[in-house]
Amino acid sequence: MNAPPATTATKGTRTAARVAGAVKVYGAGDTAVRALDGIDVTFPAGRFTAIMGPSGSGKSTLMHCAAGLDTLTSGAAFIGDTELGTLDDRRLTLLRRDRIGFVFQAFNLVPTLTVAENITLPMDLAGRGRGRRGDGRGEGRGDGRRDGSSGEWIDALVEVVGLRDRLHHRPAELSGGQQQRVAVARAFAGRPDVVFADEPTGNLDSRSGEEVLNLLGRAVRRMDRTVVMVTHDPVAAAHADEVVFLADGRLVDRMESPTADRVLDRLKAFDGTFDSKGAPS
Ligand SMILES: Nc1ncnc2c1ncn2[C@@H]1O[C@H](COP(=O)(O)OP(=O)(O)OP(=O)(O)O)[C@@H](O)[C@H]1O
Repeated sequence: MNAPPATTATKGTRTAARVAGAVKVYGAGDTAVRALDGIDVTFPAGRFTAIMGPSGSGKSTLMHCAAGLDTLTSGAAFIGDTELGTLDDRRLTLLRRDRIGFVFQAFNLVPTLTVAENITLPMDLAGRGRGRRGDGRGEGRGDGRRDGSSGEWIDALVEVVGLRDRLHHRPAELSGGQQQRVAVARAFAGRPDVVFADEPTGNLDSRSGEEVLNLLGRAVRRMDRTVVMVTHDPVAAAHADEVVFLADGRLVDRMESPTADRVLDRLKAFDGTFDSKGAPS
């Protein structure tokens, strides 16, 4: 079962995800925090978008609300044409499983499963792959392959992430960079409408981080995928097609074809000064 197209509009103008009038207030009364203060933003399909901004500007909150991991106080969040606020818990869970991929700073792999089994886990849970025994050892071929078009897709993914010779290893036998590459492959395995990545290079050295970012870029440009990435790092943001900048819960700027230097300059224009990671110095 393939995910439905992001929208019915033509390629190039399709919207993978968007929020409209997004407001998120944590707490109430004197201690209320307005983490999102009326944001309208569109994440186009087939594009790599980075979300940047000072600490506390609302980046993670925006990502979580756009991805249906958290709910907006007011406004609306859409994946394709589907408004998340109209879904009950069950449908929202299914939408997240079938139409969204996630990559987090902590790799979140299942330690008892092999690389191949981790990559196909979302599809197995969705009943799109072969069955899995309760002991965590897959009944499939265990080589990360699937039959038909999903087999070809997984095969292409394994090639792109360069893990062919590690498919039977467990996560503990891999470096951090390799583990994150598995997490990236898993996020794309079900051909979701959009992959949300929250500081995907936060736990990696710069060389492994670069590999993971190149991978995200290749998935977008060669495999027509959509990525939305939260990052503090101007070097990471420079891998995106476009950067959106938040400050105080508002969208304050967008930058096409970013470079690390231009992103850093833009960040410096916010209150305070920022070191090369965009964190307050
Ligand atoms: N669960 C929560 N309860 C209360 N306040 C929260 C909660 N989550 C976030 N906030 C507040 O909302 C604001 C935005 O937080 P958010 O984590 O989205 O920012 P961020 O830009 O991702 O920050 P960072 O770069 O430091 O991760 C901050 O003021 C934060 O303290």
